[in-house]
Amino acid sequence: MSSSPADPGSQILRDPLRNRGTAFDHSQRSQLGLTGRLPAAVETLEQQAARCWSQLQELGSDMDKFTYLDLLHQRNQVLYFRVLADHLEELLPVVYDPTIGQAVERWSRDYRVSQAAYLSIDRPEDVEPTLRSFGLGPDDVDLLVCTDAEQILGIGDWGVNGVDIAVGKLAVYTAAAGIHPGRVIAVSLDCGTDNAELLNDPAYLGVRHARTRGPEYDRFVDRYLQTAAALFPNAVLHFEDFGPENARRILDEHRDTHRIFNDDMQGTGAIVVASVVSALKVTGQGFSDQRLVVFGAGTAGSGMADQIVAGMVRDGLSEAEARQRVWLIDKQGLVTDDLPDLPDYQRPYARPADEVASWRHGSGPVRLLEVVQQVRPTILIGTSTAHGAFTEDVVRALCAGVERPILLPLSNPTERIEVMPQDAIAWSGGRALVAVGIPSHTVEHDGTTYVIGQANNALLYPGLGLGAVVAGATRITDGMLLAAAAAIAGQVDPTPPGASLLPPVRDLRASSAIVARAVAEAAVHDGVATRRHENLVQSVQDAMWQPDYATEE
Ligand SMILES: NC(=O)C1=CN([C@@H]2O[C@H](COP(=O)(O)OP(=O)(O)OC[C@H]3O[C@@H](n4cnc5c(N)ncnc54)[C@H](O)[C@@H]3O)[C@@H](O)[C@H]2O)C=CC1
Ligand SMILES: CC(=O)C(=O)O
Ligand SMILES: [Mg+2]
Repeated sequence: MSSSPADPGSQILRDPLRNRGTAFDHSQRSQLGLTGRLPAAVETLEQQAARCWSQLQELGSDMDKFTYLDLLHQRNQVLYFRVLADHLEELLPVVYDPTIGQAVERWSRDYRVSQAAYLSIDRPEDVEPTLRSFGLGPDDVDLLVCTDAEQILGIGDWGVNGVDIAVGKLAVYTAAAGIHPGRVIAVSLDCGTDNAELLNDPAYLGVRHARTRGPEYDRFVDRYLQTAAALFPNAVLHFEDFGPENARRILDEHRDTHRIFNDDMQGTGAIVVASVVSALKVTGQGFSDQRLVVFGAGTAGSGMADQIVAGMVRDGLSEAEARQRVWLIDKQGLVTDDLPDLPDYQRPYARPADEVASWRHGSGPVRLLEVVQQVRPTILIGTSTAHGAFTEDVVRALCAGVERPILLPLSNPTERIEVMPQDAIAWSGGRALVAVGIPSHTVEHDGTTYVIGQANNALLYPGLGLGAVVAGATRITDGMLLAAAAAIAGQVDPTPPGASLLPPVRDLRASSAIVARAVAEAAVHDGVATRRHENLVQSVQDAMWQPDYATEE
């Protein structure tokens, strides 16, 4: 099929930002060289969306639905986002967590079409031409989501396949917060992979060698960061699913000089703070009353420990007193100061080995159950990727220690979660205040219906990004993250029996607008806003792209 300049119609039908398919009316068809290139009927967006929805219903598996929607995304973005926005609750689990995990695993084999910037560590000189090749000017980009895919969700290292997480995160930004789909770029930072299965798969499409680490990696990431910031000076640079060592280091190095955001550390930390703020309305306690056990102290786990410690400090504790109220558990058991080679981010939380010597059974490490029995945590968080690690014994021990424990098994996707919500509710007799990373149905227990909030950063980062864009924020500050968390917690009343700790996904667009406003106000307060608005509520609404052909005229 030709798509030469002499055939502009084909080009339009292949441009997902301009294509309207059967919604082009006859005069548009004639102007655009599409006469006779579409069936006679002229449809409305609503008719097109209804057809898509009914086609989706015919498909059996979520992976088939993912593929269908991915093809639609590449064909017609207004229609794709209209279907998504109209059915966010049903489709978020398809285009995002948990189905995106399967899509990543199959990405090279299922490869269809490129939707991203592919930057290879072996060709750093291509970073700038690649980012320029999108033809976007300095004011044309709001957001870049990049991943090096070393720790995709809880499924590990997926090399270039991980690019789907960047595409998926961006789709959520648009569906949930109206970030314009033409003003974003998904970026794969392909640094190789240590996944032997991929390296030996003939279909694998990424750089085919082990991960490059050390100074060469740092130079490559730095080159990306500096180039993206220079070409798109107003864009938020979102980092997703890096390994624990790199995630924190990159953020710490650049957060004071760039508009950089690490979703797994900061976004997840903030959604956890929102969940805790909400749960504390039920227990009537403050942050400084909490004892926190984090099971799985990597990128997300250590990020949220830091944010809960910050909450305790705001509540009047000193930093040292706050850290005293935190226990980290990782693969080697409770993190204690006699363990060799503790990473930097765990060391400040290491407990004195003497303090816990009597907790041990025999000579092995101190395990989760003993920690729960000894510490009597008020909050137990799972970010370990260890499915089923919160056993019935653990949940019962948790409830033996406190009346209403906060229980957040956050690992994704479903096959990694520490405890399924129905088990958490049943084993705790409905006493645990539960939110989980994956979407969950309601749970019936003893005559009460429990609505399980989704403590996933997807409830937070779209509004955070929108607020940063509206304010023209030059940095993503702790104050902006805290404002986002408070704005989320402020949207729910968790006190009736069984009530959710978090707002429902179906209201995510409205919720994101509220978050964006709070974030933009915090940006002004923190002195990082470059734009001020007389009427911020209206400015946020105006900034939200609507999936509607009329707005694209
Ligand atoms: N709900 C949400 O919004 C988010 C959830 N997550 C989930 O959290 C999990 C961890 O993600 P990251 O922190 O990015 O990964 P990571 O690899 O940085 O951290 C995982 C940590 O768990 C430890 N671990 C592994 N097996 C363990 C076991 N059996 N017992 C105790 N510790 C164990 C690892 O040593 C590592 O320190 C993933 O499943 C991810 O999907 C991550 C970010 C956001
Ligand atoms: C939700 C998310 O960012 C993760 O699981 O990594
Ligand atoms: Mg992530």
